[in-house]
Amino acid sequence: MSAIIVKNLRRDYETTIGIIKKEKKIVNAINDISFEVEKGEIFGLLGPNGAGKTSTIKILTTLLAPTSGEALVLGHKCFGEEKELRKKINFIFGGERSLYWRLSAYDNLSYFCDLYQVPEKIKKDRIINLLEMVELKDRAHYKVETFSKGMKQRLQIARGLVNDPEILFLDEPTIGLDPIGARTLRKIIKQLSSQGKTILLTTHYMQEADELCDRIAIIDKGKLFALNTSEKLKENIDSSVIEVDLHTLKEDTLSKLKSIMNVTRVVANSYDLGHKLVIDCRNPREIMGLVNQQLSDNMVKSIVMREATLEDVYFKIIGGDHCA
Ligand SMILES: Nc1ncnc2c1ncn2[C@@H]1O[C@H](COP(=O)(O)OP(=O)(O)OP(=O)(O)O)[C@@H](O)[C@H]1O
Repeated sequence: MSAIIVKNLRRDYETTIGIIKKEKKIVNAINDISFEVEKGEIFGLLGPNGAGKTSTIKILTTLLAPTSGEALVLGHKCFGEEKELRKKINFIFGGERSLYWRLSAYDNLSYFCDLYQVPEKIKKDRIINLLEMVELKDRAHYKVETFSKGMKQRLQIARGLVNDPEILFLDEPTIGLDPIGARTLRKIIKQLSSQGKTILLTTHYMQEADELCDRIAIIDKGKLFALNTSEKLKENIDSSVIEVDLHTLKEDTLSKLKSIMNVTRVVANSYDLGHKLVIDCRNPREIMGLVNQQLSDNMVKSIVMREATLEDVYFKIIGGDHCA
């Protein structure tokens, strides 16, 4: 049985707008989403702000009731069987909430172990092992308020593991971390996965999703638009990219490029020192000659061909060309 089963899930929020004349408004955060996550998988939820990722995680971690549909985690209903489920899962929301800054790293973990009723005889070893895993053993008895953001994020991960959960939910785990801090955290996430833990995470960093996730779901406005491995998602958009850096860009160049057969999209961005064109296309080698021809009136700095990245897939899907 899959670790997570989501069927036709829907969540509406009721809010009021207006100051004097209050008006009720229904916000549809999740709109008929279905997917499954296998045991041991790292599963990524990608989507723009407001897509419904956090609401989905909140339902799966029993913090929010669905409006309709089904959400089963480890065979338990997320709404109705919360008590059994909570022992087997844990979650970490990005940022630095849920740690006690005046307590040491060790005392924080000890407190959370007590909340989860971790038996005394295994508690100490578990805390030491977790601190070692998140590279904070030498800081065990320092107060959290003296920690850097990266150290706090790593301690959050340890906090999320005190009950040895089968599934860990991570909402933007590397938000605000420097590249080295983020890399350390990704290493820890991979290590957890190799120990057999199932991980569902959200991220706005495409490279991170590409590196970490076995499968990726792309959602927008509460709907699921694509679900596959990163490789398949890239393959499915059946597109390569020609990137052009230019000193100058003539007005009619874009329409000329768009008229080339097998060019599916051209996006231009201007910078202080020039312009950049991203040309989505099929068979880039065959059309390179024509592209060069249409660019001949411009001052080209460089032109390169590359395969589509996950970011290209994301832009293609979220940018309007929805394709499942
Ligand atoms: N408590 C709430 N009351 C009303 N609307 C809400 C509430 N929580 C979320 N929403 C709305 O539901 C939609 C989905 O929000 P959600 O936080 O799930 O998105 P998200 O994908 O996690 O976004 P982000 O990447 O910004 O965290 C948004 O339109 C949001 O404004």
